[in-house]
Amino acid sequence: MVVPPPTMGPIPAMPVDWIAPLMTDIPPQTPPAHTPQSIETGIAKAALRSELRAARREHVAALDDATRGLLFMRPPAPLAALVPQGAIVGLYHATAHEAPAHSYARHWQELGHTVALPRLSDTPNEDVAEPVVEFAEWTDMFEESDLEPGPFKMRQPKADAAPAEPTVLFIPLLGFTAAGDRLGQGGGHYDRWLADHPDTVRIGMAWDVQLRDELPTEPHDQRLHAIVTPTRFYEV
Ligand SMILES: Nc1nc2c(c(=O)[nH]1)N(C=O)[C@@H](CNc1ccc(C(=O)N[C@@H](CCC(=O)O)C(=O)O)cc1)CN2
Ligand SMILES: Nc1ncnc2c1ncn2[C@@H]1O[C@H](COP(=O)(O)OP(=O)(O)OP(=O)(O)O)[C@@H](O)[C@H]1O
Repeated sequence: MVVPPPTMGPIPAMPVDWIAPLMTDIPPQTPPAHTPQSIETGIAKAALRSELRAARREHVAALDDATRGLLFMRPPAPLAALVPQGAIVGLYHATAHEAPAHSYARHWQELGHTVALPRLSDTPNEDVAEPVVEFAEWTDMFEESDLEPGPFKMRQPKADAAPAEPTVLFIPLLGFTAAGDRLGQGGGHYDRWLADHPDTVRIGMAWDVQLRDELPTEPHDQRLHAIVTPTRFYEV
């Protein structure tokens, strides 16, 4: 006996009047201000960070002390041109393998600029459990009496140092491209600060070995206007 295939009747109409009231209960979606990191990009950035940290460490270890002391002594002329009179210059208190920033700090101070360093507060950001970065004045570049130990084994301005918002910011890098893309420590500290201060002139300081043809980037990544190395000045 041949069983006829079941016939399908017309698809019943959606009970619109039943579903519509539910739909109106859903609040309108606003796009997130910051897109979460994709797993692939996060893994790629983490791998690059360890590769670049090793490259930086080996490069610095291969320099003799006398040479190291002579590098990053004075900004090259095209870089100095990016720092207008009256600029508040943000620098960093370099760790052993970062591009040294001490001579630049003295230089800008001698020219009459206010010099500021990052200071990490314990106040968590409203949506991320990370310390917030602010900048505060650094005046004693010789004795460092106005600095104290902060998170990540970094020295930072004491709590009573006056806040100072850089108009020109020098940023330590793990990696950079000639197009101004940068890779930092991964805390998002600079990315967040720069997103809130879009008019700041951003200058990366790095060793030549930190140059890459390309770096993974995300929409939140803040690009640099220029990068200075011991042998090159890249203006984007
Ligand atoms: N000198 C300096 N100051 C700085 C930074 C920096 O990169 N360098 N920052 C940049 O955002 C901010 C501090 N944020 C940081 C976030 C993460 C790590 C970090 O993961 N450090 C590694 C050691 C890295 C290394 O060996 O180079 C660690 O503690 O394991 C450091 C600083 C502000 N001040
Ligand atoms: N504007 C922002 N608001 C909230 N979170 C952010 C913002 N910018 C970056 N982040 C977060 O910070 C974390 C680190 O970002 P990323 O990996 O790009 O750091 P990075 O390139 O090493 O830069 P940084 O020097 O700023 O740490 C990521 O989880 C990222 O989602």
